[in-house]
Amino acid sequence: METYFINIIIFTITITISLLFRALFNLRSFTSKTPSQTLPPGPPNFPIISTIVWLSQNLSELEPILRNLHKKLGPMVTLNILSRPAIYVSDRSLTHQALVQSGALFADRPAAQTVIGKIISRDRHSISSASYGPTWRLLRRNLTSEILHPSRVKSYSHARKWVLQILLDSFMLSSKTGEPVRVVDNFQHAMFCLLVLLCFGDKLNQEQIKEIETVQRRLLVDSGGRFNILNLWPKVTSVLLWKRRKEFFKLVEDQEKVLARLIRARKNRAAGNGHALAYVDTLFDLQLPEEQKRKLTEKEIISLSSEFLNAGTDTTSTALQWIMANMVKYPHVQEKLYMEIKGVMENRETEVKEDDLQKLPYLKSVILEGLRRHPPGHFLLPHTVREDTVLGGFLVPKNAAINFMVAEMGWDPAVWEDPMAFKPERFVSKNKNGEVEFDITGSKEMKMMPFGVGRRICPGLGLAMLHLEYFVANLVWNFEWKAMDGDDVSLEEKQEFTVVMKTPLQACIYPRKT
Ligand code: HEM
Repeated sequence: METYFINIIIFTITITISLLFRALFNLRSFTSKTPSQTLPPGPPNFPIISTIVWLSQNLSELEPILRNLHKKLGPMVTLNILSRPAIYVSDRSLTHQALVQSGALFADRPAAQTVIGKIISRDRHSISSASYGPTWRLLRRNLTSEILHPSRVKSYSHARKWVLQILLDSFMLSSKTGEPVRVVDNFQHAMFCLLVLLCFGDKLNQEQIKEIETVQRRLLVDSGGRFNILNLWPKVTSVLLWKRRKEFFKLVEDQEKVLARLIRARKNRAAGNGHALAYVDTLFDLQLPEEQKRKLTEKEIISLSSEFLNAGTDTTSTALQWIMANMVKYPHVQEKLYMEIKGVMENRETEVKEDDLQKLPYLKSVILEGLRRHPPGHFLLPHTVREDTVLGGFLVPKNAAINFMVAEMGWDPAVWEDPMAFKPERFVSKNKNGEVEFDITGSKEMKMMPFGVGRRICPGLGLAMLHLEYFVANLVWNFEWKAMDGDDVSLEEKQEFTVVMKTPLQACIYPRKT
């Protein structure tokens, strides 16, 4: 029955789209207003129909459409999604102007407009969804100073060593079978273990970690997938698709149960009993400045923990998979990296240590090239402005959503020669200590922005770079990675929570030292 209703909805949408889609794209809006009073150009707005058209696209379908619109209409275009305009910017210097030079003006987030978004962000009590103001500042500063500070990150090096060993053991076992290994699940699990330990402390076992991973992953994947339709005409779909709606709420409830159990255990533990500080510990006593200094509720702590896990796991494991895929595809890059590592390892056998990483400039170049060529997110999270603003001669109205095309900027042929090729050598410029000199924060000049730029730049940048450098170095040091016979390693992309490999990497791996 439910499938029947979905088919009716999809059928109606398809008919509407097919009748109007071409017309939408061939038309342009004409106006007598000056540019600074008008929105950036875009396909004309037919209120309900435009929303249906855009909501029924996922981001990977939207990206080529936007690319075409930018070619025709210029670096800023407007789509009309739900009740507000959504502006997309493809130009690097306009992005720098907005997010760096006018950072405070463009630092706000739009309120979630979809049913799913509203529930998941739990009334905007997460760093990524909070408005730009005292609560956001408190939550973000808490994360960066208490957990992502280099000294705290260093105190968790035993956790990285433990996870690395699990990864190496499992690859060693697989290598003995001689069969190619599908690596994505191992990478996702490894990153998840690390983030769970930072979030809930290091006394969890594999079973507990797996339980959290299961609920988080289902909610993450299905919210952007099969539950997405609940965002269309919520009053109608909540009746017609009541079973799916119920399933969504059950999943939210399951997630709350699993995370609440861990949060309570952490809260009730005796103080000062030798546990390393975890992210949830830092949340219990925070006082919300905008709400009479009240403490966070359990649901809000769940929201923040869930954000921490989601933000740091798929992004990093996706980047890791893309980088290793390029190691397999381009054996000369892998060999050059191996030789660099060999140069600093002397007679040591197994682990490339965290202190070794700064002596490996080519490794850093490989990671930067991986993030440029395959940024895990091809867009930022949506930004907004609190007052009408002008950018590039066009109006950005108060509360409009504005987003920036991350991948396009890293592939700009005006900056990068042969931009679609994988060439770590691009990042050769080094400082007097022999370290790669490249400003990934884009504060002076923006050439790529896999972590965003400006006030909302990813606070996990340092941790993510450490994870990528540490794991890539150790995977290449311990194993030789080769393509399966006759496999060219396809770099085709697919949009999930991040932009992943459409055909997940399968590699033959051979221990370097037997
Ligand atoms: C390769 C790994 C990662 C990539 C590519 C990445 C990328 C991004 C991007 C593009 C944004 C949006 C910036 C904007 O909207 O302007 C973001 C935001 C965020 N990221 Fe990351 N991220 C990564 C890893 C991490 C890690 C490890 C953590 C935490 C442990 C993290 C936590 C966050 C948070 C909390 C935000 C919201 C910031 C705000 O709104 O103020 N990320 N990240």
